[in-house]
Amino acid sequence: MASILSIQNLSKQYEGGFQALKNVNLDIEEGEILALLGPNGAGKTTLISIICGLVNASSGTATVGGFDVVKDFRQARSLIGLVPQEIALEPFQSVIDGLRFTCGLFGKPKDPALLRSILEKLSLWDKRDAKTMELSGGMKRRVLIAKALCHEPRVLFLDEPTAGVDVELRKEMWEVVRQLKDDGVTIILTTHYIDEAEAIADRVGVIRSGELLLVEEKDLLMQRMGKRQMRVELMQPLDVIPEALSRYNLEYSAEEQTLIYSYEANGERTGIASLFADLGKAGIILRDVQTRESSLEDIFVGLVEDKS
Ligand SMILES: Nc1ncnc2c1ncn2[C@@H]1O[C@H](COP(=O)(O)OP(=O)(O)OP(=O)(O)O)[C@@H](O)[C@H]1O
Repeated sequence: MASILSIQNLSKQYEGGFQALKNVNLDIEEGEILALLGPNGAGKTTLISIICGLVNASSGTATVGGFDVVKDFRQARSLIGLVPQEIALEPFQSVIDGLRFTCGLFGKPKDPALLRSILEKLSLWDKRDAKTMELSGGMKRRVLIAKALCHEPRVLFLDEPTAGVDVELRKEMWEVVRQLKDDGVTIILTTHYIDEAEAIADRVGVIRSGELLLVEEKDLLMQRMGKRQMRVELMQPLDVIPEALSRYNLEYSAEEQTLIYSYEANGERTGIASLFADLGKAGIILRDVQTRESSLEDIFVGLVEDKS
């Protein structure tokens, strides 16, 4: 599939010298959902803001649909919808008037059939004449999405779409996102919630201190999540791991006098029985054994924690 969004060597240094993005490279395919995971201050909003033309990059390029976000700003921007995290709506304005106003901002003719189809998709058609202040929190968030869709963007950015909302509303938002994907919209969402990325993303990107640490298919990450660890504490310290145990790719923690064996939790064979047999043959005596499951959360926390 073709890239709809291409980011090359993108860096951002804010005035005052703070380096918010460091040489980010990312290609996003048309029709995919990418979740950008990262702790506060990682650079997610900076990245989105550069692509949307709200912040200037210090170096590097970004193109949307082949249009450079700086040189071809208008064309690039016309392909992008942005749903901000904060709900900023005119309280006395009706839903439909809000949408008409947004169309005007993009210089789009008011197309009643289009507005109707957007509102129907977001289950807001019945509320078209309601003032925004009369809507529930979930409806307001859907109005923000409707406004972002008025100019029929091909790429939609959702900045923390479910920050601070209850479980039911989060699921409702996820359903909306899935429907948009079915309509062919490419979606990039930022989130702090790993379960959100698990629930809806095709790919997950992890960003920390301005660096994109990994971008991977969610299913592959889930396989990694399925890893388990067995920690075998030994009676005696070990100088070297015996050659006979090399096929288990064991790690050894001298501090804890512990051998660490990682294996696929869902694999057909865990290899534990043969490992025990081979440990016995090698004359290694065990003091204690523990198993633990590593989760996507572990992987994420391990990646983003500042090791400095
Ligand atoms: N205009 C600015 N001037 C200076 N520094 C800024 C500016 N905007 C953001 N930053 C800094 O850049 C870093 C990245 O901020 P950014 O908002 O992109 O992070 P984020 O990943 O979106 O965080 P959050 O999850 O909290 O929204 C932060 O340390 C922030 O303080």
